[in-house]
Amino acid sequence: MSIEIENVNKRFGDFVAVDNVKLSLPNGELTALLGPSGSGKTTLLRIIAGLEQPDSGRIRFHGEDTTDVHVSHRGVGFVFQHYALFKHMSVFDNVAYGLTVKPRRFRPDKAEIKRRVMRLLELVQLDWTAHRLPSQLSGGQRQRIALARALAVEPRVLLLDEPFGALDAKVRTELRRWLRRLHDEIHVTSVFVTHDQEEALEVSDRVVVMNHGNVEQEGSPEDVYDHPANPFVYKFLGNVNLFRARVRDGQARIGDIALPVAEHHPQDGEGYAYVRPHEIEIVTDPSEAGLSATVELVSIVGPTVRLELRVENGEDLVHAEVPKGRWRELGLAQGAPLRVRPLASRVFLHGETLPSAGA
Ligand SMILES: Nc1ncnc2c1ncn2[C@@H]1O[C@H](COP(=O)(O)OP(=O)(O)OP(=O)(O)O)[C@@H](O)[C@H]1O
Repeated sequence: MSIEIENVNKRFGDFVAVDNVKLSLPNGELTALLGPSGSGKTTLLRIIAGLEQPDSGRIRFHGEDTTDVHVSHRGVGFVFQHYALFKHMSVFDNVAYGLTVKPRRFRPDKAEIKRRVMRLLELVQLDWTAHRLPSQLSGGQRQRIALARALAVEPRVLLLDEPFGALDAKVRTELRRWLRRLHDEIHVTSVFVTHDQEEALEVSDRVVVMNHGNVEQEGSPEDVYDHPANPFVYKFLGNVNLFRARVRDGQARIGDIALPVAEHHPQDGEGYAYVRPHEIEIVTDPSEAGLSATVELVSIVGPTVRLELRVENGEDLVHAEVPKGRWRELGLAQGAPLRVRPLASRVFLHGETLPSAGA
């Protein structure tokens, strides 16, 4: 079931929560709506669900206009951050609930309900909890039951709103891998809201980055990470260093260093080069091209060494990340002089919002 979102607008009083959003979400894909708090992700999800009416615009499921179709007839399944399972019902009864409340003529018989529920519990790998109460499960297990419950009615579209938001970091990481595998098995068109860029990049087929009710960029996780369309997306998708840069004759420079950028800059001007911490090269030979700097702080995080470097005449600290092996090779200590060289970068000229040619 594909989902088409056509020029959807939603205001709350004077506040524009969703601003003329157009999106086409392909059949069977898992799409992440990613953005900071208040960017309109949940409102858009609720509009897709039919829990909220847009002020204007249309929602289509596989070409069929569902804008005015009531939530109960849209065939959507939900999982929310705090999905209250029925406390006094067993896990089995919770998952069976959506089937048992169907009108008699659509309701499967008892044996069929049992078969379906047990199959779903196996799918979420919790068949052994069927007779437990939700209070006897961990938070992560409860969310998997919530997902089984949402899938029980065979929704055309599955909508998840920060489904792992309330769980601790380790369980969260496990569950998102698990969700990815589950989705690979069932292929139901799914949309999930998150403000966690790592979660969106790891789990989804497609990422939609939102800000102030607008779509800033959409594309595959690799695409949005490697080719951010604008400074907002760049900053939102991970740590980034900004260097003052100058573009002349298609070439960008930071001070005297020519930047090894793949793209050709069509316009001359001043702006900023955006360089991720792992794209900073550190060299010790003072005769090599680079910006002079000193090591201000070293923190070792597992196999990676994170550095804060003070660049001569620089306004801000430069953050760099190098593998531990490389750091040992360099043999530098806190306060040591070195040279810093951006390995890759993307230059946005002042006032530029659209990607330059070649990006
Ligand atoms: N029913 C409502 N009445 C008034 N304002 C609302 C209502 N629902 C949402 N808003 C406002 O619309 C904006 C977008 O909210 P929304 O929940 O869609 O954002 P979000 O990106 O999902 O944020 P979060 O990650 O914090 O949930 C927020 O500023 C919010 O305060």
